[in-house]
Amino acid sequence: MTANPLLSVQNLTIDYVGAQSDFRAVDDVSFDIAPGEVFGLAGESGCGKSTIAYAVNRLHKPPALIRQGRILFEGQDVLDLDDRALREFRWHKVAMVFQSAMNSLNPVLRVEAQFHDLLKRHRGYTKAQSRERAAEMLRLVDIPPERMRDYPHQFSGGMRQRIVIAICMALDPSLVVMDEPTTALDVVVQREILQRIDELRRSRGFSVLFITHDLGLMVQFCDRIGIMLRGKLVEQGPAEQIYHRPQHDYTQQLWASFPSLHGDPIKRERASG
Ligand SMILES: Nc1ncnc2c1ncn2[C@@H]1O[C@H](COP(=O)(O)OP(=O)(O)OP(=O)(O)O)[C@@H](O)[C@H]1O
Repeated sequence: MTANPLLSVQNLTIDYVGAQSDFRAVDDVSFDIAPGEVFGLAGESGCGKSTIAYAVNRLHKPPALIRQGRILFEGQDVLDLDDRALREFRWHKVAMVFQSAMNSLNPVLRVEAQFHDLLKRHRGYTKAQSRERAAEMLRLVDIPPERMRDYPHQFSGGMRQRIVIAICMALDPSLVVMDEPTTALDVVVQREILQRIDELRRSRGFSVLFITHDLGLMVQFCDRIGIMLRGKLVEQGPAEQIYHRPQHDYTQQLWASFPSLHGDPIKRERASG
């Protein structure tokens, strides 16, 4: 396990409780994420990746029930936080970007108002302070700051997703949970966005829990990868090792079913950055 991890998920077990029987979606899963590290969860649809992502942010709701385990963030169990501490934890400590995040922008509010909502609530910012912070964050994701006066429908899907990422970064979280953050976008835009996130990660030092179906992106973007199969984490290790020397039969099958990868652009740039 990692020395002084930012996040330590320990023996996490989550059931979806049904009238007749329970379904075990996450079965005794443990992994750590170090400060600044990108950890990826891979595995077939339905293996429990999103259930873990929601639980880490304590966004799981009935019928999901945590049967056992701990989710330690900076040593404190997220499952023990009271409402006030939870409000502080979300956004400040952990931010979440979903596949459909670009649709989570409020269609009737200008982008600047969406920044202000968050910054006023969490930091007590005035409109002028929020505008300044919004400009800084939009620049980071290559959106001209003057466009903060626009409404969400005036942007492309890729730009809206970048705006959501900028809003998520506005409070400087130490962990960003990304569940299929670019799946709805075309391949070129996906790559651009991940490249940007990777640059931001290096400059701002946050960690990422990254979930995707796309094993190519997974290998290129992650430092370490965990492979899930029917709720269990069957293998975890450095991305290179999981890709080149998988130990578990299922991991070998996953790669075998995936077209061979050419090059390693995100990692290459990271190494030279
Ligand atoms: N609200 C729910 N009630 C009952 N079962 C659920 C519920 N949500 C998810 N499940 C089941 O829990 C299992 C894990 O789902 P989860 O969404 O975590 O998987 P996943 O690996 O993220 O899949 P995908 O890659 O398709 O998003 C699945 O079998 C799913 O059908």
